[in-house]
Amino acid sequence: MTFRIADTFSDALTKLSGQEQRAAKTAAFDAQMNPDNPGLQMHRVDRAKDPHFWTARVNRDVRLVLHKKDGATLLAWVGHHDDAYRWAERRRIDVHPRTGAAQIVEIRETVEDVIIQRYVEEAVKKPRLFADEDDDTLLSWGVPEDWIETVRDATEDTVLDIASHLPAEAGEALLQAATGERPAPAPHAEDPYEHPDAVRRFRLTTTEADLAAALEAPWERWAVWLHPAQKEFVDRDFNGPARVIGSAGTGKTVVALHRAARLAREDAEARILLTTFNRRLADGLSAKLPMLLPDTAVRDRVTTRALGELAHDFYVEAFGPVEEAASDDVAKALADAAAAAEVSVDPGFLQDEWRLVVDAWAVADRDAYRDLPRLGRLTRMAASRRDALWDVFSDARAALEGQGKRTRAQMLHALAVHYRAGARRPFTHAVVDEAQDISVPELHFLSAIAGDLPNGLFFAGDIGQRIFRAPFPWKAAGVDVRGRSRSLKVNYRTSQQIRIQSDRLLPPSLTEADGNEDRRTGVVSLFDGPAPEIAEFPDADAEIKAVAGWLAGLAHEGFTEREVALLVRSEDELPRAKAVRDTFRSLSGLNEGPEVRVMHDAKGSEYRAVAVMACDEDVIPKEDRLLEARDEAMIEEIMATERHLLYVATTRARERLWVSGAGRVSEFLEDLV
Ligand SMILES: Nc1ncnc2c1ncn2[C@@H]1O[C@H](COP(=O)(O)OP(=O)(O)OP(=O)(O)O)[C@@H](O)[C@H]1O
Repeated sequence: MTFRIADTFSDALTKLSGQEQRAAKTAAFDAQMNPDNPGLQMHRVDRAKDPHFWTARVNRDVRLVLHKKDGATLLAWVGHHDDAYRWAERRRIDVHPRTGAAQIVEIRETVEDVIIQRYVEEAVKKPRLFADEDDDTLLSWGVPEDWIETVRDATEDTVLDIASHLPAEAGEALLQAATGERPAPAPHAEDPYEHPDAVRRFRLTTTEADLAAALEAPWERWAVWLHPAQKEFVDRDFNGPARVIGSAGTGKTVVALHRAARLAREDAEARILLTTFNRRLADGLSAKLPMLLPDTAVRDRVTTRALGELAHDFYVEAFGPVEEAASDDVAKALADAAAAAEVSVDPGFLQDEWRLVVDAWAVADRDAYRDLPRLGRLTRMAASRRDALWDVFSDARAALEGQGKRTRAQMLHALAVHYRAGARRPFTHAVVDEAQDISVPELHFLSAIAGDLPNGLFFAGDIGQRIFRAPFPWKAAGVDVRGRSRSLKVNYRTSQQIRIQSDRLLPPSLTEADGNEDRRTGVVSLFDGPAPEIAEFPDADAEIKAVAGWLAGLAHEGFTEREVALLVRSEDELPRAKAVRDTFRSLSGLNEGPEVRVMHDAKGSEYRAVAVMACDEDVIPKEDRLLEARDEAMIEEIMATERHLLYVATTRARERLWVSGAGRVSEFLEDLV
């Protein structure tokens, strides 16, 4: 007998109490392993339009909904008695006539009373979005036949509602088309359950362990149910470095995790590095991995660590103990060298030139420095000036070496040379999350480890969220992802409203240093929510009171403190956020309050609700940074990263977003509205 579980079952399971969930899982195992057990009390759902729906008893009140046809059983839903019957009566399982995918289709007439009346009324006022699409096109998007007319009547106001009643591929295509993009026709498959859109919602569970894995943590939907575009990136073999991109919340981290897990499962000899640029983010990956790799023997094939720390340890292993040069050490060495050589130069410029060019690219000598394309630096410089500066850099480097100090970049480059010269490489694969913030030496290091191996390097990132490091052309660092870079377009995190307004912070298309274009349009979110609240206040006190009031309102609605975050641009604004927390406590009578964080630290997190506050004119973009800018190019770069930072902050919110400032507010707030 073939046994499958549907994503609708996982979703429904999360809605039950802990005790009911345990009982439902036991009954589900029974239905798979011992379907004739009379204790299940199988009943056909008499009033269902699809005659293959049955219910099975979990306890006095809860029922499983099963679909049994041609020797195959599908675990379709679970819930309280009447709800379970109603769910089954309103659905059928079909093979789509055009795409061949198995779909759970809501029976249109049963939804009609809920939404049809509303959209017929609306249609009078608003233009019909798909009035000109022929049946063939709508079918090619996976729209079930009996929904075609309804879809054709959809307007801007009803499309999300209608999409939510359709199979996922059809709903996503409609939302994409509503944003002006042309959805690609869904592929065709001979086997309804092998179709990529069926694989995303039905999972074959051959053994008890398969079913256990699918039921283990049903609320962690990402662990089991991948979008076909995500799955493609997990499963595909690449003959060179590959990359998944996509705006915030499109599941890039999920792809990185699944890909690392897949590589580990596939080859007992594989040594996989799953990495990112700081420890907090690496810990986040590490906490999630056991969900995909419960077997420790397999999981041990994956090392999850922050890149910098790892490189430090490898350096010590290969070359002996080392003292890492701090940025103050570097600044002093450069200043001393400049003074000794009597070169007059802005210390900030010198440090940036060292960090972004000389040290980053391990520039070896005067000629190399003179001839180097100005990678990652937009300022031009005359050859004679470069000659004079080179003396400063080489003296500073010698001074640091004399003190036995090495920069992180030097360590990474030394390791890259070491591996390229034939030393045993520590990994066979590297999967890198948040790759937009990778540095030049880190990329060199990864390229030397696995750049030439099959499936060796895989990156996940979003250049719209680059907040820590300067951009540079990856190709110059030996990593070319052209032709092997695709984007994800379904946002799983944020409501449609929050996503649309956050997207306004960035241009519709961003260009990378390599010249590759990242088109950010055509992304769809799967759920609706209230519009973000963007507010300006005459002074900080008024803002503090208003934010606290908003948070108290959320607490009243049932948002718990762990589901809410309060974000500010930098530590300078923390006292204002803390004042909000204090006011919130006195308003709500609660002891704790939302988590308070600076925006940079919010990367990698998400919350049901986020308040981004203290967005004043001199706070974001941060005035101190702009004052340090020495030329137009630096100003542009600072403005870009400050925008990215606000984008990172606003896209941490799933359902509710508040953005405010006091006095003269940030120019970015205008873009959000
Ligand atoms: N296939 C999926 N099914 C259900 N939920 C998913 C799926 N893919 C991703 N998610 C959820 O969407 C949210 C965002 O995913 P993830 O963090 O991987 O996105 P991201 O693109 O890396 O975001 P960011 O760019 O902001 O770091 C997470 O809560 C994740 O669990």
